[in-house]
Parts: sequence; structure tokens; C-alpha cells
Amino acid sequence: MSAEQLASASDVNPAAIVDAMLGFHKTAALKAAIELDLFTAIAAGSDTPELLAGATGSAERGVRILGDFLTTAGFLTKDGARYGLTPSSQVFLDRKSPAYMGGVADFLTAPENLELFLDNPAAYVRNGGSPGLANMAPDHPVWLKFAEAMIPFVGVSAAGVAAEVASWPKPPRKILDIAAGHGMFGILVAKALPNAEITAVDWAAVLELARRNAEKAGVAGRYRTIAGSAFDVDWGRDYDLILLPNFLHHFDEETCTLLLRKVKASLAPDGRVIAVEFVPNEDRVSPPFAAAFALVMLATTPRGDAYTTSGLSAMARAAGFGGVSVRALPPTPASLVLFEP
Ligand SMILES: Nc1ncnc2c1ncn2[C@@H]1O[C@H](CSCC[C@H]([NH3+])C(=O)O)[C@@H](O)[C@H]1O
Repeated sequence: MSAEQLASASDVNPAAIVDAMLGFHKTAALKAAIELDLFTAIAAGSDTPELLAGATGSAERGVRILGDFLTTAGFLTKDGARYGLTPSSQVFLDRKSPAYMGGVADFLTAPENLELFLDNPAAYVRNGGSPGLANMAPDHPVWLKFAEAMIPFVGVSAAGVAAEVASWPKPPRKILDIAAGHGMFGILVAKALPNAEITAVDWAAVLELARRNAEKAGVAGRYRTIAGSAFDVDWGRDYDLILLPNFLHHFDEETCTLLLRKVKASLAPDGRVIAVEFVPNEDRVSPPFAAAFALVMLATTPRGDAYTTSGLSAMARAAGFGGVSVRALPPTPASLVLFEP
């Protein structure tokens, strides 16, 4: 199409393409607003550029331009010169809110993550995964950052899993939490079930944090840790429940099957297995968050992926399970995956 033809075309949108190329602008604006506590200041009544300048120690011109940008991006509202919070900004970005999740930016926008994504995107596409081990290198320090930062986001799924397990007629006692990270999946199950004993597996540095979280939650007496790779360590057997939250997606189907065989062999006779995953529909392009998560795995792991229900069922059956049932964990974009005996 010539420029003249384009000028009269109504079904094409060059701004959408430029906008996508500038996706990192949203990263920058949100990072700045979180660091300056802009959302908290607006919630407390500093809602004009002049007031926000005082409250955040910034130039008035700076907060005006940032506030306007965040309004166009859907994180603020604007009425005259006054900004307001959207329902999600109010719940998740006002530091005084119990559900505050500004801190997750410390992991999601960590320089090492941005570098893996942006340095050479064509390379991981060509290669079908990260050229090296990337985040899957043993003891990779990025996981400590994940464990420190991500509880406000992942903790909601952990609460959903704990509620599910607490509803079972026969409460599990001996529980294994594989790739425990911050530990909140096992810890919230332990809080819900006073007789439950948790064994957490992960890299050593991460487990130190999980242990501290278990202490804070008052369950440290029923919490033990085994440091090392889930593929190598001897984690014992006869577990009533094995948790695999946000772990399978880091690996290809074959490796997941290998791990699931080890999991199956460690179960007590009526033992259950729960994974937590972002599960796209079979079309692999919906719902958007779960579908887009596959790109995170492409950039940051050698062979990870977002698995659909049929993909999870296939690996479950290959490992000797009957299949899986998957249910949403609203309001999170994650799903609870229950392995069938
Ligand atoms: N080979 C491995 N063995 C055990 N843990 C691992 C391995 N590779 C990565 N990890 C851990 O896997 C976790 C993935 S993030 C998931 C953490 C937590 N289960 C949650 O759902 O939020 C990180 O804590 C990593 O340290």
C-alpha cells in the first residue's frame, strides 16, 4: 500500500505497532510510580500534579507526565487536574493495601530478567529456547529474588490451593512441596491443617528464606527442607500430598514426565498430587495471560512452555497417572492441576 492509500485505510493501525515496540515504556512508568509511591500518595489524597510533586519529592512536570501516561495505560483515572486510582490500582498498588504487590516489580523487572528477554530475542526464537541454561542453572540467584518478591502475586494461588486441600474429607499429613521457593504453598497448607508436616525442596539459598517464612507463620516445627535439585535429591516416600507449584512449565514434556514418575513413586497409596500452572486453552492463544506466559519460558529457560490441559494429561498418563483435572484459581491467572490416580 502506498502512503496515499494508507491515509484513507480505516482497518490498519500503525500506532498499535509502534505502541507494541514501546512496550518497555509501561515497564518504566510503573517502575517509577512504584518507587515514588505515586499510587499510595494519590490514595492518601495528593491527587494533583502539584500535591504529588510534594508528596513524592518529584518535579511537578515529572509527575504530571507520569500521571497522564499511567492514565492512558489504564492504571489511573483523571478528572480535571485530579488523578484517581482504578479498582486494581487501589487494591494492588497502594502500599497501605493488604494486597499491595508493587514489590513484584523487583523480580519481574530485575535487570537479569530484562537482559534475558531483550538482549537478543531472535536468538531464543531461532534456538527454540534460551541458548544457555539461563534461569535453570543450578542455584541460580534469580530465584532468591523471585522468592523475596513474588509472594503478593503467587500467595493468592497458594491460598486457593490450601483452601482446596483443607476441603478434602481426609486431610493429608505428610506433604512434599517441590520447588517451594518462598514456601507459601506448603506453609499455607500447614496453617490450614494443624497435623500436616511439610518437606520443602529447592536450592539452598531459597530454602533459607522459606524457612524464615515458615517461622513467621508459626509452622517451623512442622517444616523441614531438603536442598538440591528435585531431579536428584532423595526426598523420601509415602507422601499423602505432593505439591508442584509453578515448576513443570520450566521443562519439556519428557523431563516433566521423568519428574512425575519420581513423584508417583513417592506417594502413599491414596496420595494426591497438585500442580499450579498457567494453562492456556487448546488454541494456545487464550486466555491472554496464560497463553503469553509461554514466551517467558521461551526466553528464560532452555525448553520450558505453558502446557494446555491435553499437554498436562499426556505427561500425567506417560508417568502412570490417570490424567489431570484443571480448575481456575480466580482472581489469579493460574490454575490448579489435580493429578488423577
Ligand atoms: N532443579 C531444580 N530443583 C529444585 N528446585 C528448582 C530447580 N530448578 C529451579 N528450582 C526452583 O523452582 C522454583 C520456581 S519458581 C516457583 C516457586 C514456588 N513453587 C511458587 O509457585 O511460587 C524456584 O524457587 C527455583 O529455585
